[in-house]
Amino acid sequence: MGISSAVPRCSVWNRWTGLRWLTSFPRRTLAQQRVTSAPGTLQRRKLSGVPTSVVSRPWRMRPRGRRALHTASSSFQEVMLTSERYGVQRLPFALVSDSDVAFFERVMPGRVITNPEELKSFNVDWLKSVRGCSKLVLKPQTTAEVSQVLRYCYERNLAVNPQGGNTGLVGGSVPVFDEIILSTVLMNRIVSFDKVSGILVCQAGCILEKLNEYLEEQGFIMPLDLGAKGSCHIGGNVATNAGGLRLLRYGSLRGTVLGLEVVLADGSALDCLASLRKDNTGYDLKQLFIGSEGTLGVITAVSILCPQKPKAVNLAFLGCQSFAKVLETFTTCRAMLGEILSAYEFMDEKCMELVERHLKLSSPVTGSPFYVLIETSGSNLTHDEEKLNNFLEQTMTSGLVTDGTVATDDKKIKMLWSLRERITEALTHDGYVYKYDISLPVGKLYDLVTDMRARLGQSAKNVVGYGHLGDGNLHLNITAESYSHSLLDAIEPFVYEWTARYNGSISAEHGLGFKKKQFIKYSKPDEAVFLMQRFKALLDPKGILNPYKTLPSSS
Ligand SMILES: O=C(O)CC[C@@H](O)C(=O)O
Ligand SMILES: [Zn+2]
Repeated sequence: MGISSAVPRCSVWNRWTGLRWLTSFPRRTLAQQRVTSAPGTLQRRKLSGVPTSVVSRPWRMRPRGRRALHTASSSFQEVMLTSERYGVQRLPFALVSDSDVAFFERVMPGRVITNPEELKSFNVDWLKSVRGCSKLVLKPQTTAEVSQVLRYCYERNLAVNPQGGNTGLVGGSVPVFDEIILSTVLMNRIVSFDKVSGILVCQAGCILEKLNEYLEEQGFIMPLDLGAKGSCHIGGNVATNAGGLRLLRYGSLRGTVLGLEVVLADGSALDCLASLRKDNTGYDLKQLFIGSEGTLGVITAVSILCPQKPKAVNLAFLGCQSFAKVLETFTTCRAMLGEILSAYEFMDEKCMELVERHLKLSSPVTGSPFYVLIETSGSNLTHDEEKLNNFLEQTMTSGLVTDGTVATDDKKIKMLWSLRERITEALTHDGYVYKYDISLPVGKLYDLVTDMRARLGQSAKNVVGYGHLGDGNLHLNITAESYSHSLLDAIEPFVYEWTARYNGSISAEHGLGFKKKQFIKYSKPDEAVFLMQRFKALLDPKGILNPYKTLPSSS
């Protein structure tokens, strides 16, 4: 069926508040539910016909309650210790003694965890790919308590692993050995919100989604959004400089974070919690801690600039026949949607297969090699719809887009977003996942996936590509039945050399953590790494903060 014959002119579009089918595409999953018509004609259907399986909850971490621990405890144990899998040598930190535990009990009575069952989930990452063996979790509530803990640890030479929601994907949030886990889970107080400036000040352990809900009640939103929003902490987001789904619109945390409060390795608190849009007094120290993955200090509070909640949001989920068309659609999209564009995401058909197979989600748009998700956020529904309609008409008549659907109400928007947001979760059901988070010139983005697929052949189960195309950020994920050194050797350093050849970044938004730190040289010159090591030595001379992470070990 040629799309040109199926393209509805803009004038024939009905303004529905829900989903609007753009083309005729009676396919597998929705075939029976659709109003059928001759191929090539516009079809419309009511929202109630949207497959309910798409409505499942978005990607969430399992709450860290006793029940969750009980049911999942065996799988925590199955994860091989990081030190064994990767052959890491423990650095000469002190061992936690009974008198250390007694000290922490005095500082925060009842918030010191030593029970081995309870410790399990804190020691394993969300992906169940790395595992430490910490014997102690501390749950401070205040900055003063964090200071007391670090001052003590610094004097005793005890290593510390700061931990937020433990949703990181590079092994940065769990210990490698027996580092003390300093959890921000109880530091979840909103300090202030100024409705005039849109500036929010809160403690580091506030959950991103909770912050967003709080702000929405006041007509604002958080400037970042990511699949792990139900569990991740804002302090962890800042410490890893998380990017997420709307960076294209609201920019990176390097711009929206206005101030930070940080406790340094020796326990001293650095109050840079300014709530000012402009402040050119000296070096911008907070930038040093943003993206430093807890290796330079522990972020205890954040001041962040929040945008107004958009009055009109539209989401288009479209099918494209090639990656070249995905790119051209993006160029057209930027030109035609301009200031209302808030996300441009892409995923390949393999991703779609996996969310359908493992999560039982059904997409209303199927049968294309690539899918794009375009979100607009603006203040005038009529204006935004007109722009979007013009854009859709243009991309469909020119054959850039062959299938698609548009949602305008909240529930349907969430349904469509879940197809993209839950890819990470679907991948974990497919086997062991090798994850790569790459920035590249956007024209080269998918070539890496194609090359990797050809290189690995049958030795990988699936090689998929998706990500934040608008930011030039590819998530290349490779699955296999189980972890294997030989598959890893086939992937690395090939993937990093490939990226370096095109002056890309080997970590676009997830950080280096434990898994990528040895590869920093593919994205940064020796002089830069050396300067980073000097900063580390200056701020944390004993190296107690999140050791074995971010910077390469010398051996
Ligand atoms: O799992 C991944 O590789 C990416 C996770 C996250 O950054 C996303 O964009 O969904
Ligand atoms: Zn991402």
